Parts: sequence; C-alpha cells; structure tokens
Amino acid sequence: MDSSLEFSSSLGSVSSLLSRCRTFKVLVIGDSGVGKTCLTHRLCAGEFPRRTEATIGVDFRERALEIDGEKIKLQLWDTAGQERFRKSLVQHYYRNVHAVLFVYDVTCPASFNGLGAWVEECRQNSLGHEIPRFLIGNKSDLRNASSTSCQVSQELAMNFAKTHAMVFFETSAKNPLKKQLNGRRGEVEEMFQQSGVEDIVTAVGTTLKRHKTPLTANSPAYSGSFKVHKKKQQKELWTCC
Ligand SMILES: Nc1nc2c(ncn2[C@@H]2O[C@H](COP(=O)(O)OP(=O)(O)OP(=O)(O)O)[C@@H](O)[C@H]2O)c(=O)[nH]1
Repeated sequence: MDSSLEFSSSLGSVSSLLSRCRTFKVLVIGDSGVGKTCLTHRLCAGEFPRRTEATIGVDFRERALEIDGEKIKLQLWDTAGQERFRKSLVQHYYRNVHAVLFVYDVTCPASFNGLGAWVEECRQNSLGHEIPRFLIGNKSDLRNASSTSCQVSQELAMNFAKTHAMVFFETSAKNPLKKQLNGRRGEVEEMFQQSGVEDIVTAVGTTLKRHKTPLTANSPAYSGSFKVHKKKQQKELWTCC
C-alpha cells in the first residue's frame, strides 16, 4: 500500500502528565459505516455530527467522567472500518488497550456477521480475555417493525455477546432517546430495549475504574490522530439487504 504515516499528536501532553486523572484507552472497532465516528462523537461531545467522512487511520476523542467520586478519562480510539485505511496501524490500535467497543449496525446484518472477524483481529493482536468488551448495536432509530428480516434481532446479538463475554447495548448515535413504539390496536408497546449513550459511558467507566493499570506518564496518553496518507474519500453509500 503506497501510504505513509503521520502521527500528529501531543504525546503525554503537559495537562495529562500533571493531571491525576486516570486515563483509559478504549478501542472502537467494527465495519465501515456502522457509525463508530458518530457514536464516539455522541459519547464525547454529546451531539450527532452533521456530516462524516470515512475515518482514515484513527481519530481520538476524550470523555471525562466521575465514578463514585473519582474522575477518570476515557480516550476513545475511533478506528477506520475500511481495511485500506487501517492496515498499517493495527498494531498501534491494540497497544495498551483497556477496553474494546465492538460496533455493528442493527439494520445491516452483514455488519453483525462481520463481528467474528473483529474478534479474530483482537485474538491475533493478543488481546487478553481480561480486557472488558462491549457489543453495541447502533442505529436503533432506523429499526422498522414491519421489515424485521433486514435487521439484527436483539436475541441474536445477546447470544453473541454472551458467547464472547461482552456486555451488550443497543442504541442510536443519532437519536439516543427515541423509543420505537408499536401502536397497533391502540396499544403502545415497546418493541425493543434501547440504551442511552450515557448508559454505555457509565458501564465502560465503572468497569474500567476497577482496572489496575491505566495509562500513566510511562504509557503516555495520545491526543491528535494517526493518518494513513490517502486521498480522503466521501463516505461510500452502503446498503444492506
Ligand atoms: N440513522 C442513523 N444514522 C447513523 C447513526 N450513526 C451513524 N449514522 C450514519 O451512518 C453513516 C456512517 O457513520 P460513521 O460514523 O461515519 O461510520 P463509521 O463506522 O465511523 O465508518 P468508517 O469511518 O468508514 O469506519 C453516516 O451517514 C452517519 O450519519 C445512527 O445512530 N442513526
């Protein structure tokens, strides 16, 4: 691949060195287009980006939170879903990881079927089973009660999560609070469980707070981005079913 690497960052920036706040590296992986960028944006900035482009390399976003009186920081690594934009960086992704978010699109069964390959990538990069893993079905706002065949059922996802020792959430980066309702015959019945993104932040934070080896001055926190030099491309349109 004729690409070169650029690491624009502030390694162990003064603020992170001086801060007593423990920082945890959280890797976000999944197929291209499942919404990793939007989700991390929502988790860190509390909003849905109007426009996104395919992630090239990795983008970093941070989210500070307080758990039981302790301030911690989640450093989310929003990685490229497209193989050609991640190939040369995979080793960097997995170094000193504290938790992994596996993301799929609930309206795209192919992205769910692709999860096995992401689990395998973790294995190939020696990610231990002690590293907490979270499974996130994104785009729940697009669930349609009348065309369930094109969607990933929660039951299937929960079984996958159980098999791979993951904590499962279904949410929407776009509209995290919207509930899907079935108003048939005047009844209002909830069709599925949905979590707010804050539930995910809290679950990850609470789990990691118990973690003994956060990033320190010796394993510096990064801010900035790794880029694989390639001409930026508009997000390709993907369709499922
Ligand atoms: N309706 C809806 N659309 C979403 C949601 N999350 C993301 N999208 C859309 O899905 C498309 C892809 O989102 P991205 O966040 O760029 O996807 P990605 O997984 O980061 O893709 P790569 O960078 O290629 O790996 C964009 O058009 C988003 O607007 C969601 O929760 N609901």
